[in-house]
Amino acid sequence: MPASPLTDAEIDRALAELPDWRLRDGDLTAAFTVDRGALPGFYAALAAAEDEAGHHARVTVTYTAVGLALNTHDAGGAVTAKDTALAEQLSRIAADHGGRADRG
Ligand SMILES: C[C@H](O)[C@H](O)[C@H]1CNC2=NC(N)=NC(=O)C2=N1
Repeated sequence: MPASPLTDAEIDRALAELPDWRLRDGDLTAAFTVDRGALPGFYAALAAAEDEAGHHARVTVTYTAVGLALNTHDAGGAVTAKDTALAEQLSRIAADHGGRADRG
């Protein structure tokens, strides 16, 4: 069964528990700075968590800056509980790899 879109209030409540994440252009997004040497391990752990969840972030890497964006295709690109659950995991993984969140 497809995940249903979260309401604005549900997204606000989720974001209160996800300090690294913002709602940007309809996606849940976060940005981390990670040492170059930590990038491969960070990406491997991130990809493993995504595969386990069956849910995947759009990942952009520019030198030491890693951008993550999440939405749910099955819900027409809306943010769902699958995104907030994965976001929480990805923040933990980033912290485990020395990632510093850009909360700007
Ligand atoms: C069949 C497979 O589980 C789906 O295509 C998954 C894969 N990863 C996904 N990732 C994201 N971000 N949204 C999805 O709806 C999604 N669907």
